Amino acid sequence: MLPLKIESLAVSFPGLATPVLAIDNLAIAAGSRIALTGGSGSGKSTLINIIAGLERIRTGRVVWGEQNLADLSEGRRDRWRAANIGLVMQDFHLFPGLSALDNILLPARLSRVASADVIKRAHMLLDTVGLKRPEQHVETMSRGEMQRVAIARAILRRPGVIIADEPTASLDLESGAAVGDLLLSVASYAGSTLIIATHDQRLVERLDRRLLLKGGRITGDTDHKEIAA
Ligand SMILES: Nc1ncnc2c1ncn2[C@@H]1O[C@H](COP(=O)(O)OP(=O)(O)OP(=O)(O)O)[C@@H](O)[C@H]1O
Repeated sequence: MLPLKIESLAVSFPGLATPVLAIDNLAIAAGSRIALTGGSGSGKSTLINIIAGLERIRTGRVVWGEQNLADLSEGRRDRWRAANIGLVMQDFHLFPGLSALDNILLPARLSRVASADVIKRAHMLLDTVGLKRPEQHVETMSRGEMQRVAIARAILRRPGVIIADEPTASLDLESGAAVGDLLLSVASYAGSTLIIATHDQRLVERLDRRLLLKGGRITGDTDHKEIAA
């Protein structure tokens, strides 16, 4: 469970007159559940790439707990991410030719932390996400099943933070609701801070706080918990 603090963040790309992301101040409490919303091109994926440590930070501070990501070299950022962030990307980033189980275990194997306990947990997670065939190759799976493999892989190391980019996109209503259930239940079980970029209004309503991005700036910040209280 990690809190996030962003200060004076600006992300620019060559050839663009204004930054695609500009956030002066944002604090996210440890263990909270955040919906990141906004139209196409508003900066959601850019923000996710920054807070997940996938992009280098040139201007500003992005601090998870005590760690300012701007202070880390690329290699140290990769190791920090592997240990602290469970990432579910839009296109899953699964490896074809490998089974569901091997996909879940691959990052842990690359980080040399795939102990017997971790392998046991991978089997348990396959069961939790409702996948009955650990040896099935991922390229033969439906999108909903691939999504569940990606989620199981993201939470294998009990990350303090789970970040998902459009996790219900292109799923039917029922599968989308099931993926929402899964993310919410694993985050609350592990006490992880949960950040989901989504256009899915049903999913937004299930989260505690909604951040709205427009033109790379936060133009709305609504606390559903306060509204409900
Ligand atoms: N590498 C890049 N070079 C130049 N411009 C970029 C780059 N990456 C993103 N952008 C621009 O930054 C803006 C924000 O893009 P981003 O992908 O973060 O939006 P988004 O809110 O995730 O959109 P969508 O919902 O369509 O995925 C867009 O105008 C995009 O064209």
